Amino acid sequence: EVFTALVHMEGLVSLEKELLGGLESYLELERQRLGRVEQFADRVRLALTSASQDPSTHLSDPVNAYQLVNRFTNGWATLHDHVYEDNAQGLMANISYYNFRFPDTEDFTGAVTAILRLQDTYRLSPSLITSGKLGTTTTLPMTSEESFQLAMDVYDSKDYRYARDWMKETLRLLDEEGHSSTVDLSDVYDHLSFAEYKLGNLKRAAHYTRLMLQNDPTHARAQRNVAYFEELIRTEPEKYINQDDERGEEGEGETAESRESMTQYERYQSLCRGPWPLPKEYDSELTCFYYDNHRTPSLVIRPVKVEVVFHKPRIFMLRGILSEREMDRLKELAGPILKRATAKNADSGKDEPAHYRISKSGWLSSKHDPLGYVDRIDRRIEDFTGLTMSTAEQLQVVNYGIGGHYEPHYDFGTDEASFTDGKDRNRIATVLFYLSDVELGGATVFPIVGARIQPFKGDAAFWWNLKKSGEGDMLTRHAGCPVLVGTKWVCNKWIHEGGQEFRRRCGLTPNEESYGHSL
Ligand SMILES: O=C(O)CCC(=O)C(=O)O
Ligand SMILES: [Fe+2]
Repeated sequence: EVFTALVHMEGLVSLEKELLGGLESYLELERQRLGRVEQFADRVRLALTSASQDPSTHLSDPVNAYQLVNRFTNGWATLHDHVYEDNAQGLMANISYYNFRFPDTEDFTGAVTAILRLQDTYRLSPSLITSGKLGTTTTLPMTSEESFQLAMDVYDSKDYRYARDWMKETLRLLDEEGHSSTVDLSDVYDHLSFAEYKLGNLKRAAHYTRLMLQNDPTHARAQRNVAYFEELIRTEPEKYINQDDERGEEGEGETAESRESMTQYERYQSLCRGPWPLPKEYDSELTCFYYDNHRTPSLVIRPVKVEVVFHKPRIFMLRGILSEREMDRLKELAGPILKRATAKNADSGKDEPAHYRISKSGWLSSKHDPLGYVDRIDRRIEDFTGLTMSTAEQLQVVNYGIGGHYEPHYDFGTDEASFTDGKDRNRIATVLFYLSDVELGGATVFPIVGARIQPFKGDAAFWWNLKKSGEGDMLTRHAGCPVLVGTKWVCNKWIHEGGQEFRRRCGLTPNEESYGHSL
């Protein structure tokens, strides 16, 4: 599939350019073909204007007589050749040749799910989405067909609330476009009515079915349905009339109090939309400094610009830690090895694509990189953290897909077996490099504590995953918010406990905080 990494969708643009080239030549050949047929028709029309007035005078001229005979033997009799001239075969052969590179239904459903995720997380109206005015790039507004195809995919997945939103948006677009569309109005009313029925809004279901009947009075099922809905409304109103029927559809706005009652997932989404206000005194404790980690030679020459952006857990931003050239190199090296993240299905035990993580990633070792960029970055991490990289994981480069996200998680292993045995043990700290800016969305958020980091190309975030006791710091739960507009590239370096014994002293009590003020 391609939808899980935008960089893998770039190939589709050149593919489509190729296909359009084929389509243009087909159209040109067809225009020429029709031109020839049209020319013949013009000629016949002209001749007939004079001939049909007075055929006998017309035919008294031998040239006219010759032309008439000629039109039959060389015109009508051979018209077949022009009408059936086959330009389609070449076109279709070209398309089938490239067919294997086409996105498939999984991609389509992935793209639809992405749109819904963005709509949900960022509280976007369908009309804003179809307007194509989310970002600053030029985008064609969505057509009623595109909106309907999205609505149908949602409808087929039985998500009736969103199906309703998108059927209604399709109606709005049909009305706005005001010209013919391949979308059948009755079809939209039909699905909209069923969605309302499933949502328990019988009055609305009946309303849309009546509109369907206005459009198509002989539709037998619609007639029966109207009668059925009316019967239910009359006989069992308390059971069938949802309060929604009486109320508006819009959800309530977000208030400070409503944050309290939010589910964890809602808190995460709310944080993705914007930072939570922090207490005033908080700001004064945020600091920034140049850091050379006890006069580490490379850092004396070029100290790291550090900002403390959060206290508990302490989150450090290392500004401008990677150069443009290094970031280009990381993306270039990772491009060919990017693979979709998978997770074990608890029931089947099989690896399956993980829906909670829409991205592709690849691991870079210095073996991939004869030019030494990977080694140099490793050494820099070792310099500013003072931690050994000998037990760290390789650099993991990640490219997000359409609406790509990574739901709240811990970087450290929470189950006993996964990280706590073996000599490398658990992930003591994370360095998260941002290899791109993101135009809208795509923040890294810490939903338990309300911290939010907007990606800036070249920066890295650093935090300790473990407390001094080696216990996981439960406040470090974090997530990558859905990318609304832009491309998001990040790169993880996970540093392990093994080998740090003389570099970082562990704590003596279970609840000692994480490691320190400077990194
Ligand atoms: O992309 C992000 O902002 C977070 C990524 C992350 O947490 C991870 O890859 O473990
Ligand atoms: Fe993470």
